[in-house]
Amino acid sequence: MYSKWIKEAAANGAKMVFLPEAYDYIGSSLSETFSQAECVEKGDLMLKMCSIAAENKVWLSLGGAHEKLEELENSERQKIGNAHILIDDVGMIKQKYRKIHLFDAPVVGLKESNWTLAGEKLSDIIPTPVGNLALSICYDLRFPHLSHEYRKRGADVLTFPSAFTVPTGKAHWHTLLRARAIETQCFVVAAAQRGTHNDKRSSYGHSLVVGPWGEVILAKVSLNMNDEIGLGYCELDLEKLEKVRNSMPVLEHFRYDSYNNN
Ligand SMILES: O=C(O)CNC(=O)[C@H](CS)NC(=O)CCC(=O)C(=O)O
Repeated sequence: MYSKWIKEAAANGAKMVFLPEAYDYIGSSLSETFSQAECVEKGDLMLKMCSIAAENKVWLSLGGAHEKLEELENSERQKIGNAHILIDDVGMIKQKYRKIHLFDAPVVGLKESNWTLAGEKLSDIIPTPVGNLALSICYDLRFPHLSHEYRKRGADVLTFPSAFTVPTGKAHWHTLLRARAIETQCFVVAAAQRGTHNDKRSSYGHSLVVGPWGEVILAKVSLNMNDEIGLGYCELDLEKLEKVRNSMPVLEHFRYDSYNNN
């Protein structure tokens, strides 16, 4: 299904295409979620995505794949990873980041740790045609320390591919994304699932790109839950980063020393 969109985006000049969390599927039961999971390095879907990237000479951010974990011991076999994969324009996997913060949230009755094993490591910062990129996933958005750490390590673009729930999205989505952009002075790219997936799950939508001054530079609104999926385009003007960072050098003002004093 994605090949049509990616082809169209590349034909229109896109250097990178960002897909949301759970870009592969959203299961309607745990057994469905487990049975469709694939190993990232050798799964059929991932191989297909790598060739789509190469054929169209475009980078892909696959915001979240349900990852079969073959290396797990028997006791943990029933868990999968939630992995954000970055593929370059010749079809090589450049980075795999496993979501470190799992969405265990009584407020919406979801407990991601029931089926997911949390990642252990942060993403590397990867140089790409749209800037130095750091990978995160969805609920990671709520942990500013992670974004701050990525900025410190040299990130220019933070990515939060998501499948946000409708109530938490309505209350927090735009504010959180804009806050992460403002405080890190990075671009924030957030491709979002939208609409009804099954009788238990719907997602808020509202894919967004935010600039380093906090301005929304692309919004794909989908308040109407029957909205069609689609592409949104924007350019990341990397010169803007330097301007914003020089005009208010917050990173230099950080008082790590005070935090460690008591
Ligand atoms: O389950 C899958 O197949 C894919 N994963 C997700 O949809 C995840 C875990 S349930 N969703 C979130 O993290 C939403 C966070 C959120 O909504 C918030 O922080 O408010």
